[in-house]
Amino acid sequence: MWRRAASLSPLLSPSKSSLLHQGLCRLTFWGAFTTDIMHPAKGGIASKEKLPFITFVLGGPGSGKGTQCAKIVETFGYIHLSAGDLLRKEIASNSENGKGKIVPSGITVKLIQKEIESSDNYKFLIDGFPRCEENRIAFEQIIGMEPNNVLFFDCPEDEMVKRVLSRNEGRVDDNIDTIKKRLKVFSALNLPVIKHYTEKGKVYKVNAVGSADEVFEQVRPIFTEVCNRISAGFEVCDYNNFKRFWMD
Ligand SMILES: Nc1ncnc2c1ncn2[C@@H]1O[C@H](COP(=O)(O)OP(=O)(O)OP(=O)(O)O)[C@@H](O)[C@H]1O
Ligand SMILES: O=c1ccn([C@@H]2O[C@H](COP(=O)(O)O)[C@@H](O)[C@H]2O)c(=O)[nH]1
Ligand SMILES: [Mg+2]
Repeated sequence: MWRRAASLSPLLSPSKSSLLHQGLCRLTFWGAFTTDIMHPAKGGIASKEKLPFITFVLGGPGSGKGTQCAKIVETFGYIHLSAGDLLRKEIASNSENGKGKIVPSGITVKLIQKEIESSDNYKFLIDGFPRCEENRIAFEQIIGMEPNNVLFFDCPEDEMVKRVLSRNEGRVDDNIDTIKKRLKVFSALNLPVIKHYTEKGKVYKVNAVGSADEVFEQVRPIFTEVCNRISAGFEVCDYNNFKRFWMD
């Protein structure tokens, strides 16, 4: 189980003026965070620290995010957190979080945070979130970090409509009127999030046309490389207001 510890923000330089500077910071902090530390809850017994590694999985409705996430989980051992599934579960359980029509960013982020903190894994796919800039900013403020990278499934609208309408999972939003609205919301609100992370050099864009297996053959080399970089210690979180996690 991951536990959040103290914020290290005062120790960290917010300046990201150059790639070199970022690279040096990353290596410096990776070095610092992979050493054994004293775990206060264990009476000072040394504990190995690890960092959460977060990938946002974005794309329009029906572009195949959930389908590809299942394959990534199977092949690369990630944890899949679908924001839509978490919200649907919350509504079904009739808890306080699922009652409102509009889901405020803070609630979605808290649901995601709860899953991250109670997991014994550290590699997470966050599917279908952030939906808008406000979601993105809320995530970065509450969790205290940016995603390590973003996977974007680029799919033509007619293909997305076809897939959603033939999906047979009993989703009440899988109808032509709702899909049209979801496509509009995607273009207006979600594309700016993808643009933001593209400008930061964090987006892997994948052509979502083709069979699920064909699409995964584009995804596989991306995750092979990323997982190799994680193992080698070259991939770590952004440290803006970063909070540390450790394993019990
Ligand atoms: N590459 C593909 N080719 C054809 N059909 C696909 C492909 N990928 C997924 N599908 C099918 O399309 C439908 C939508 O896929 P999926 O649920 O993975 O999309 P999604 O991006 O998660 O959608 P949403 O945003 O609505 O949750 C499913 O019925 C799935 O089996
Ligand atoms: O971060 C989120 C994610 C989803 N929603 C709402 O849930 C539905 C379904 O989401 P899927 O990703 O397609 O499963 C979506 O249309 C939103 O209404 C949300 O509010 N915030
Ligand atoms: Mg989905």
